[in-house]
Amino acid sequence: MFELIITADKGYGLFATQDIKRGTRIIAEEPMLVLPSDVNTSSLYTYLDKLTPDQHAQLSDLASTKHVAPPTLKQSIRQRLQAKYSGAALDAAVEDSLKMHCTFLTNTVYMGPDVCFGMGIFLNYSHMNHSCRRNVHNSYNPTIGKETVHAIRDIKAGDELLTSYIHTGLLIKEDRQKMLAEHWGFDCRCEVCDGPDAAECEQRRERLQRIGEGLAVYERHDRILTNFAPHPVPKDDAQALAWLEESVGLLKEEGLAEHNLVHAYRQCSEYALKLGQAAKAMAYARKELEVERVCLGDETDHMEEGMEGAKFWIRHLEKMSEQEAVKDRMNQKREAKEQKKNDKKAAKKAAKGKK
Ligand SMILES: C[S@@+](CC[C@H](N)C(=O)[O-])C[C@H]1O[C@@H](n2cnc3c(N)ncnc32)[C@H](O)[C@@H]1O
Repeated sequence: MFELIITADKGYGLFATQDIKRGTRIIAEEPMLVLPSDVNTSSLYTYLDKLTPDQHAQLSDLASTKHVAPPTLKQSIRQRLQAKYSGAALDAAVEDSLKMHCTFLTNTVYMGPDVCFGMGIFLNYSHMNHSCRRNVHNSYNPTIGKETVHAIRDIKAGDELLTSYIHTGLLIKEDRQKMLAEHWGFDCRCEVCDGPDAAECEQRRERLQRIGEGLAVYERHDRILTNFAPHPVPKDDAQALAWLEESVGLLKEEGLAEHNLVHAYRQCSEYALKLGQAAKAMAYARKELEVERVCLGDETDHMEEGMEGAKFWIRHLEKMSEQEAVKDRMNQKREAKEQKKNDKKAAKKAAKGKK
């Protein structure tokens, strides 16, 4: 469905070779290399020294942005290699080790929530460039042991497949640019940052950020925090739900029909439930499931084990509505019994009166 093409200004990138429908699984690949989540620049060499020649060759094909390496790295690599090499061989070994370090820092993908499955490098996915309005969603799927990439909207043949390197919620341009420059060494010129609608995009993302901040304060249930919050906070559950419904609209306008939208639908569902609107809660849960399937596909057993994911939430709502139905039936029975008793009493009274 895609090919690797050299671009004018971003190095290599992946481009669609055919029209790709929303929800299509474009990539499912195992990592070529996995390192533990606690590896840092000083312990990384112990892993890089153990690379097989094949892995070394594969890593050499990936982008290596010098910018991402800490300034002291070259010096520490040289000190480490001095015991083994000297002269020109030392210079070459230092350059190679530095390149491998930078390749790793440029291309690692965090696998699983809190990087619980480690940091992986992938033959295909690692060639994908960034956009602040991505057209694919990537995630590591422990049920199948693969990194998957799905189209989150229809993609035309010839379009570049673009992911987002930033997973930390919705950020305004300044914060996004700072992160991208610091970690990946480039100035983002995507349509959201630099396109003709950039100003409107920024307004939407600012509003989304405000909503997120307001809700975070609201959910702490702390009067002092609420009173001193720098921005408005919803006054009750109904307003919280209204704000979340607004954020669903904004996310769709921004083309962010991915994990942010999944999360927003879940929050809508939870608030609707709190407000006693069971049908609305279920409708939002079903929307969550639809977007989750687009982003992840159907193999989401791992999420159900952790009592998360839309399928778990739907089952939970169904159980609750079953319990409510049982409660309703019991209440109806009790009320009918009481009614009968009262009718009997009234009839007796009426009979006495007649006598
Ligand atoms: C994971 S690699 C992506 C693939 C890379 N272009 C290649 O040649 O294999 C990340 C690097 O690609 C480049 N890159 C990714 N997205 C970019 C963008 N939107 N604009 C400019 N450069 C980008 C940056 O150099 C970044 O450090």
